[in-house]
Amino acid sequence: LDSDGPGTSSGRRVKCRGRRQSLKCNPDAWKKQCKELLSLIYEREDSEPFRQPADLLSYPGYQEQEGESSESVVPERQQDSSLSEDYQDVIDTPVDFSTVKETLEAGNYGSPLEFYKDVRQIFNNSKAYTSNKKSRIYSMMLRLSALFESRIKNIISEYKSAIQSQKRRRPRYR
Ligand SMILES: CCCCNC(=O)N1CCN(C(=O)c2ccco2)CC1
Repeated sequence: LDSDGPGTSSGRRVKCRGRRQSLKCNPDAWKKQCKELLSLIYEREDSEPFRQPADLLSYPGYQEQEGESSESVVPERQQDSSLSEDYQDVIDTPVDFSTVKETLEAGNYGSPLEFYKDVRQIFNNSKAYTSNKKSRIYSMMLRLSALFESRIKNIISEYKSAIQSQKRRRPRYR
């Protein structure tokens, strides 16, 4: 797992003279940026299956018709009653966007990297659970993941630059 996350700064030094509030210097800017990204994710219909903890038992009777309407998303495993595994057996670390939202709003992420790790877990769980790469929910996850990755990489690289420019340049006497 690349704990560094995407967009590791390529050693480019950002001058952070004067006001810390300026765009590139504020090491806390990522919080608001991640909240905005989360709102964007919630606006997308593709996020619907991932906004609440996956609990296939409470959605009995979902049948995936050909080209079913976008409102009723369907976990295709559920239709195959022969599958004894259920979601908890397959997924060790269940996480959904409501949990991520709570953690972010409670101020319990120390950095955008921690936020990134949880959101990526949502997508990895979907990859691990799907039994069919053409499933509706899996394709929703792929689109959402592409959107997320395109936006999170700048948040993380700006955060890393801001941290770099906070480091004192004074030599340390060992
Ligand atoms: C309206 C549903 C709200 C709860 N979510 C839920 O039950 N899910 C979402 C997570 N799942 C998958 O990622 C998946 C991959 C292939 C098939 O499903 C399983 C089903």
